[in-house]
Amino acid sequence: MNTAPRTALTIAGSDSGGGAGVQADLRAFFANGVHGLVALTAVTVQNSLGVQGFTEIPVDVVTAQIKAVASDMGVHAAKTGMLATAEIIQAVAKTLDEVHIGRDTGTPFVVDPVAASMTGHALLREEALEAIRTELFPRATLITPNLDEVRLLTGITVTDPATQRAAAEALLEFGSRWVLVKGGHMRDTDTCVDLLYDGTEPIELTGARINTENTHGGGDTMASAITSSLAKGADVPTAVAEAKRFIERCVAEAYPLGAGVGPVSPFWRLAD
Ligand SMILES: Nc1ncnc2c1ncn2[C@@H]1O[C@H](COP(=O)(O)OP(=O)(O)O)[C@@H](O)[C@H]1O
Ligand SMILES: Cc1ncc(COP(=O)(O)O)c(N)n1
Repeated sequence: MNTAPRTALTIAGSDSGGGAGVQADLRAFFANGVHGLVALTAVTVQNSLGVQGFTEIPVDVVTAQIKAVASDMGVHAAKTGMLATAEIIQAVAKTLDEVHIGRDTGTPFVVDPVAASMTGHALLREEALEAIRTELFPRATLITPNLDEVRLLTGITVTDPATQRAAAEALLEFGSRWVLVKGGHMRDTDTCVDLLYDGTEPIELTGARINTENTHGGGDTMASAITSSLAKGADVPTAVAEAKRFIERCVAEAYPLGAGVGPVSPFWRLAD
């Protein structure tokens, strides 16, 4: 008989364009050999040009999805993406405690604090960022903000290694075990440096900056690749290093689709 693979749970929104959200998460989980589980939080109406609107899933349906898969299939690691409202965030936090997922439980938990799409459309009601900070960060093994999210969360504008380091210090104060400050948005550099920090020695992950406009779903794909490695038992620095190599190739193989921004692509993994 075949044995069950490791599992990773995404708690996130749907992207009708298939490049970000749970669709990106499932692509990354699949490409990294883990079985993807889903607790859907919202349905966005979205294409390569942006987000036209979204409807959130009722809170009790969000939490019931988490309980259903955790009680039957087991979760080896989990991540959050778009969470839409403070109400959903509070309910997710309580449910994760009930099913023993989070930084002190042995089941790693990655929080990607998604606030807006790369096209600038809000994916989180305004008051909800505070709930991510207070309810989710203290439960997180790792948080993975991009530079826009860093600015919203800390007020720090990252422009160079010193401000990236200062941001990592400030974010760690919110209570996660590790912080990854992603450097994809520092566009005038020819490298992409992400900074990983747990309060001891900062770890710089450096990759080439690939010249493409098609980076839709990059953050979701990165966080899901990290979650996949954690689900397979890697420690945080190893998981982030593996994911960095993975996302670099996904950005290199990103394709145009629609009139706007195309998605990063994990398809190369299937051909290897
Ligand atoms: N042009 C690029 N070339 C190579 N790697 C990139 C590029 N843009 C982003 N990345 C990497 O993709 C990941 C997601 O990056 P980032 O753009 O910072 O966040 P988000 O997608 O959440 O806005 C990071 O690991 C970052 O270093
Ligand atoms: C449902 C959903 N979740 C997350 C993102 C962020 O992805 P990006 O920053 O690439 O727009 C998105 N656009 N849609």
